Amino acid sequence: MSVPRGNYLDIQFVAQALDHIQQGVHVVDLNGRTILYNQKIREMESMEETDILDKRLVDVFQFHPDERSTLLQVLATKKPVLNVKQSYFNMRGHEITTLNDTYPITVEKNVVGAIEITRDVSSMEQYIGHLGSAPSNLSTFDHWTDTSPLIKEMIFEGKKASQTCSMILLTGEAGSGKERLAQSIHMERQLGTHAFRSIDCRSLPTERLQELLFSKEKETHTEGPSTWFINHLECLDLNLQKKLTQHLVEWRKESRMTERPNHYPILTLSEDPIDAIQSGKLDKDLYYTMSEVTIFVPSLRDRKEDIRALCTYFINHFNTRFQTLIEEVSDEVIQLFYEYDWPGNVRELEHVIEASMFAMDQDTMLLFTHLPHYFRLKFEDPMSSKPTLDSSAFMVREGKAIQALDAFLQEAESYYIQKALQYHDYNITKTADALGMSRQNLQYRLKKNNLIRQKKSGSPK
Ligand SMILES: Nc1ncnc2c1ncn2[C@@H]1O[C@H](COP(=O)(O)OP(=O)(O)OP(=O)(O)O)[C@@H](O)[C@H]1O
Repeated sequence: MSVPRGNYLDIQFVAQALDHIQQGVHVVDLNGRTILYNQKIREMESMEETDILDKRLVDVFQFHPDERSTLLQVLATKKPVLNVKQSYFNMRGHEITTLNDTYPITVEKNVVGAIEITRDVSSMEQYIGHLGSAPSNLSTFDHWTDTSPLIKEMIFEGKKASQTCSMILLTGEAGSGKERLAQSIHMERQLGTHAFRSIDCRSLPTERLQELLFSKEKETHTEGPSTWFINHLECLDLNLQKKLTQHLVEWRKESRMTERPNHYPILTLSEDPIDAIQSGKLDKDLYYTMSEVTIFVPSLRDRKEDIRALCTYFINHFNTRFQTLIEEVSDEVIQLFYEYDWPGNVRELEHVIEASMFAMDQDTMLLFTHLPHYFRLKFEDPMSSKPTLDSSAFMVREGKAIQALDAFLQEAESYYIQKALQYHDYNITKTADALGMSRQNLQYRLKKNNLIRQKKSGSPK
C-alpha cells in the first residue's frame, strides 16, 4: 500500500497492518483527502488505490444533495457518527450494504482528519430477509381490494385454506399477488407472532437454496411454527425438487400426527404446472405432492374491474411514503389502464403509479403527461391524432423484426438510460434528475439492465 504524505514510515506501517483486518478502513486528512484506504474497503467498493489516494472525496464520489458524506460531516462537526447504514452499488454493479462508524482523529486537541470503519453486512441483510418479516409488514385479507368476482373467489379460497394445516400451492403469473396472498394466509392462521420465511428460487444460487431449504431445518424445530413460503418452484434445480418432494411427504406424515405443525409450507409456481412439467422445469411428483390445496391468483388483465381501486390504494400508499397529496387518477388514464394488458400484473401497475407520482409537481390529478415515458409510448398520444408508435418511432425500424413488447420495453429503457448517462458524463445525480427519478431508482435500473457505471462509483462517503 502506498501512502502519499505525513510521517511516511508510521503511516505505511499502520496501513500494512490494516490490510489484514476484516473491516474496511478509510482515513482522510483535514482537507478531505484520502490518506489511507485499506484492502477490505478496496474490495467492497471495487476501487483501486490509484483511484482514490491523495484525492479529495468530493472529486471521487458523487453526492446527491440529500446525501451527506459521513467523513466530511465528522470533519465539520468534530463529533463521531455511529452505526450509519448505507446501501449502494459498487464499481462492479454489486449492491453493498454497510454499517459505518466514523470518528474524528485529534492530535493535541486539534482535529487533523477522520477515520471511517466499515462493516460489510450485505450477506447478513440477505440472510435476515430470508429469516422472516415482522408481522406489522405483512398483508392480511383486510388489505385486499375485492371488487372483481375472481378476487372475491380467491379470498374465499384463501380463508378456507387458512382453516386447515395443509400445505398450499399458489399458482399465478409473476407480480399477480401470490406472496401477498401467502402473507394473508399466514396472518389468518394466527401465526402473526411467528416467522414468515420467504425463499425465492428465482434469485438464489443452488448452493444457497440447498442450505436454506434443508440444512436450517433442525434449527426451526426449536423456534415454534412458521410459514415456509417457497416462491417460483419452477426455477428450483430438479435434484433439489426431488429432495424437497421427500421432505414434503415426510412433513405431511408428521403433520397428521399433530394439531399444530412446526412449519406450514406455502409453495408457488408462476407458470402453468402442466406446461412446466412438459417443458422439464417441474418434477411431476413434486407437483402431485404439493397440489392438494391449490389456489389460483388471477392476472390483472382478467380482473380489470380492480384497477380503479388498486390505483386509489397505491396513491394513498405513496402519498404516505412521499408526503404528497395526490388525489386521483384521471378518467382518461384509467381508460388507458383498462386497455392495457399488464404483463407484469399488479407489480407493474404499482411501478407505473410510483413513477408517475415522482413526475408530479403541484398537481393533484394524475394525467397522461405524468405517466412514465416508456409507458406513454405504448399508446397513441390522446392529445394528438398521430400515433406515437409509428414506423419512425424509437427503435421500430424497417427491416427490424418486431419483438415481444416486454423485450422492446427493456431495450428502450436500457438505451434511453445509456444515452442520458452519456449526455450527463455518467453523473448519476444529474442523470437521475433529468430522468425525473430518484438516484436509488436509477441505480436500481442500472443494475436491472446490467449497465455498470463507466466512471467513478462508490458509496456516498
Ligand atoms: N391486491 C393488491 N393490492 C395491493 N397491492 C398488491 C395487490 N396484489 C399485489 N400487490 C402488490 O404487487 C406487488 C407484487 O405482489 P406479490 O409480490 O405478492 O406478487 P407475486 O405473484 O408473489 O410476484 P412474483 O411471482 O414476482 O414473486 C407487491 O408490491 C404487492 O404488494
